[in-house]
Amino acid sequence: MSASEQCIHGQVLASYGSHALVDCEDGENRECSIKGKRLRPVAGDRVSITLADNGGAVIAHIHERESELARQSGGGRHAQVLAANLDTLVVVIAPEPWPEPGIVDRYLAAAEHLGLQALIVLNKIDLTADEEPDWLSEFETLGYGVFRTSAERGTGLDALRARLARHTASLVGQSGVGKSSLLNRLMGEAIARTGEISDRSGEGRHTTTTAFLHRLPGQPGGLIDSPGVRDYHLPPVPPERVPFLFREIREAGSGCRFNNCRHRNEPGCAVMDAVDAGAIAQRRYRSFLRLLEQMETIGERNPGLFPR
Ligand SMILES: Nc1nc2c(ncn2[C@@H]2O[C@H](COP(=O)(O)OP(=O)(O)OP(=O)(O)O)[C@@H](O)[C@H]2O)c(=O)[nH]1
Ligand SMILES: [Zn+2]
Repeated sequence: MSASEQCIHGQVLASYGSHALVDCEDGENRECSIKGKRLRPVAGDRVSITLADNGGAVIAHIHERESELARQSGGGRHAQVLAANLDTLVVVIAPEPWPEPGIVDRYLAAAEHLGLQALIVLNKIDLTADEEPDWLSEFETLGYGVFRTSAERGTGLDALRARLARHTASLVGQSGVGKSSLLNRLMGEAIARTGEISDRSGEGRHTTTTAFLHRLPGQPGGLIDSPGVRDYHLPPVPPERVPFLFREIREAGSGCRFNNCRHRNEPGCAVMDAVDAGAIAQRRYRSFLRLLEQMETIGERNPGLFPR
């Protein structure tokens, strides 16, 4: 750093590969370039920036992440980080058609893996008079909060807004479930301002290729809007960790005879007993087995990926 350079801190609102929009501690949002080729900032990253006399701003350092939301890439071998330093995962679903609940299991498993709080939002409740599927109440029984909303009609938003206050939460879910609509409603007028800022950088807010951290006025934290996906798969997780990513399996598993029980065919397995007794839902158990097998396959195909 030369004498004329100054260092300040900030948080990345959005990253566009070669540059990023950063909310700086002096209250300004700056478009920054990125030093070197190795730094890959994502929305939510806390960064150090050097400011040059000519007004140029460069991200020089990414601070250690408290959490990172990632998805599988590279045929399962790699993790693509979507956002950093979030504390809450909001899994948005909608009826018509109801999703395959396995995607919700996988998002919730990711949240458990990361130590994030997790909740489910059922949006578009104005669309259906159908009874809710059983799996939704099963999630509630497990302790995951379910919020029922209509972004279109403005229903259920106060409760959700109160739940998310002062948190840094990422809204995730399939394309078209209403994540952006919810975000607009939750943010109220603030969103227009965020939009202007990102448009100035030449990247519209609706560039759905990158996650964007939206600040809630007068609050720490914010809401991270990430591009919709067709499906979600967890980045590589060591298979022996998978039983800990399903709450009820983690709990029941403490009663298994072997402490490295994978709850598949081991003798004295308390998880299989609980499934037989109806205390653990068959559907969730099958979902657990699928995730376990997926991670075992990734491990077999990539020797050394999960060090012993
Ligand atoms: N009926 C009804 N329609 C809604 C509701 N919320 C959103 N929509 C509509 O659903 C469509 C998709 O909404 P978006 O907010 O763009 O969905 P998204 O999840 O952000 O989609 P991606 O950006 O593709 O991930 C739009 O036509 C919205 O108007 C709702 O509560 N009820
Ligand atoms: Zn077991």
